[in-house]
Amino acid sequence: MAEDLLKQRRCVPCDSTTPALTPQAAEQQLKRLASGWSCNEVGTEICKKFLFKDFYHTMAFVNALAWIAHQEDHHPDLEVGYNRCVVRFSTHAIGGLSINDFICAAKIDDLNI
Ligand SMILES: C[C@H](O)[C@H](O)[C@H]1CNC2=NC(N)=NC(=O)C2=N1
Repeated sequence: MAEDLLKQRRCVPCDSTTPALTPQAAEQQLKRLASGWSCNEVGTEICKKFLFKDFYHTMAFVNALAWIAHQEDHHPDLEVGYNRCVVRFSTHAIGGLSINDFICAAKIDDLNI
């Protein structure tokens, strides 16, 4: 149900027949995430930059994130540096955003690293 907490939901398999979220629907989902996430102009990707104390904490985050991506079979693009990780989610199968992108984003926000 739409009211359920995103972080408690599981990703659902998508294929090319799954309709992408409209930019308006994506904006609504964006409001349910912690601060820092933004959507690109064309509504096909969400992005957030996470900052950490040092490389150890950055990699702890990346490893925890990788486990979530593996469990959900939904994978972000990452830019990793010494104390930062930029996370981008889009649903490749549809060339846009699906609820899976927001479910994974909410789970990652919940990591608290
Ligand atoms: C077969 C497998 O489930 C698909 O290739 C999954 C894997 N991870 C994925 N990750 C993302 N971000 N989008 C996808 O469409 C996607 N598809």
